[in-house]
Amino acid sequence: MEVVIVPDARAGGELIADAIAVLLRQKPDALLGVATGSTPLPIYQALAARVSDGAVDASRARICQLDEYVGLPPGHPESYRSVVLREVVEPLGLPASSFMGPDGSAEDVQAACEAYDAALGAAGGVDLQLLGIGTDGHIGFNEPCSSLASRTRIKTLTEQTRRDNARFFDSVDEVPHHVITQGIGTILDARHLVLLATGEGKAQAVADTVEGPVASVVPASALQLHPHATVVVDEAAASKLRLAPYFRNTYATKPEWQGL
Ligand SMILES: N[C@@H]1[C@@H](O)[C@H](O)[C@@H](COP(=O)(O)O)O[C@@H]1O
Repeated sequence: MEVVIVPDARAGGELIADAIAVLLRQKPDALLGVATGSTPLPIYQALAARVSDGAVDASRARICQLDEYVGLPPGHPESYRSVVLREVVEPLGLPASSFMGPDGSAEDVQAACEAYDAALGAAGGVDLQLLGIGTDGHIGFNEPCSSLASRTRIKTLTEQTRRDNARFFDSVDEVPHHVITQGIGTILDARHLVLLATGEGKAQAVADTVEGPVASVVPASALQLHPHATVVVDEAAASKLRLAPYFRNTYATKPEWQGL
């Protein structure tokens, strides 16, 4: 696992957008897994800026969703499908056909989950999966004690996550209890995992993820099992990392050609 400490969220967004630009040059039709929440927005803004000024050609990129609420009416503005279309697909100028996600309004949720895992496989697998992290260490919506081998499935949100996400709804009562999420095993299938965490509220979850044991009680710690995982953190989110001086030195002396 590589840990990169950046000054602030904007710098994290620029760094990761650069890595996506490199990927798209090597593989123009790369499948990019995207996360929701506030944290990755600087990545999407930086990438869209590169596309609009002609530095990056994302016209053949494909986008896939990490997770979804269950039971929101189709087209609900806070369904993750709507969020990804609004924050990623449209700003990049991509057609809706370039986008795939699980069907959170399906009557047979289990079948929708299996269909999504199959669709990811048929698409050739995810090339680069962006991740945020919940305050309880969740990735996607894999709450604490999710199986590290899990595939896409339905999960129940913790009250902490429902409260954290209530800011996107009129009240916490409107936050669904159930979600579909790529499983931790599904996420680990991606070729490159890039987790961005910013702000002091994520510092403990980041320390547990990077320096704690691999344990399902901290789902993001599963990144330690992946051969190419990058954790990008701002100073505040890095504030509880015991090995921060080592991470800083490693990145400062890294040959530029290695990229992320
Ligand atoms: N399912 C999403 C996660 O993918 C995201 O990482 C998390 C943190 O969101 P934020 O970046 O807004 O703190 O929120 C939700 O729970």
